[in-house]
Amino acid sequence: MKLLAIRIQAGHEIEDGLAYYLQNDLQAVGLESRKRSDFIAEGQKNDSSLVELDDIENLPEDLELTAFFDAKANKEELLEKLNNKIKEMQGYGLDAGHVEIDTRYIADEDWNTAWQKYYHVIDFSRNLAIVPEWEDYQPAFPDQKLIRLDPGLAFGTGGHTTTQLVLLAMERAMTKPLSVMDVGTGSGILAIAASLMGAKNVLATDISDEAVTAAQENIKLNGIDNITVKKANLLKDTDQSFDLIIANILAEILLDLIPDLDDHLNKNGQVIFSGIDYKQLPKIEKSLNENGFDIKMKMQEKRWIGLLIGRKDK
Ligand SMILES: C[S@@+](CC[C@H](N)C(=O)[O-])C[C@H]1O[C@@H](n2cnc3c(N)ncnc32)[C@H](O)[C@@H]1O
Repeated sequence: MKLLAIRIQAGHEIEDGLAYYLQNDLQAVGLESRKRSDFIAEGQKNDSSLVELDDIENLPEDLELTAFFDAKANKEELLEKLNNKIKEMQGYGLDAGHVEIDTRYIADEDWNTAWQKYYHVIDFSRNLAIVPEWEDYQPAFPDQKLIRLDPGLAFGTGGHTTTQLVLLAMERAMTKPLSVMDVGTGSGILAIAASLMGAKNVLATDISDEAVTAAQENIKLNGIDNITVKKANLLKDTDQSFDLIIANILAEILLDLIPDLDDHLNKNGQVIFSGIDYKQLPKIEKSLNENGFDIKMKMQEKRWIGLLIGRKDK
């Protein structure tokens, strides 16, 4: 199989949003990112290594993001959507820098193994590690829980900041066995984490067929039997209620979810949101407030916000 590689050179401020869009909306099968600042940081770590930036081959001006697609994908349509997305992000006030996009077709000989080099064990916390299916890993503590993952085409390798903010909040929220709903499960990573953290049962949903299949396969890989996976749109296709609802989706989509939260939360129920760009936080705060919720804990890493939410105290 051949692959279509689309290379975008731009300003680093649009990296997170663009990477998310390429993977999540345009269904890129892989992404490669190189940033000038990474090389500078590397050079500063060890002054004696005397990294000369000019010696590094093809060092990007700022950000260079390459997305890989099936060669049968419609190139013109992808480029149009990509350009529109960049304009939209500029509209939010992000500095996209000088944007250049080029494309090429490449052979896929080593793709299966080549892209694996970007996924390694994430030794996330004392209690949790995320381990690619093909890697061997010996935990430092025998009771550290391992999430085995084949990320496939769905979002959720564990490497993205937004996923990690949810995992942090889950460690805080899941102090007893809870019923959990994972909205927008992607690879199933958070549903699997919930089960390993002692959830009573988990409903994992996603609007995308690829995600539903990937989640089912990853759940099987982990030998877990208390997770149900369903194709569904937010909370609209379920009449159950839960002790904990988690959702790592962009802010615009979370805004649609908030009015349905109360009907699907048990007494003392909690909610974890991630995927919120810090510039979108005021809108989310306002909507939560209008719907009877308070933010109990707020986390930020880079531009991403994660929230632990509960009903307002009476
Ligand atoms: C950022 S990914 C999160 C994946 C995973 N939960 C994680 O945290 O790594 C967002 C997921 O939400 C799904 N999604 C988007 N809109 C949705 C909707 N209206 N209802 C359900 N899922 C949706 C996408 O298909 C995607 O898999």
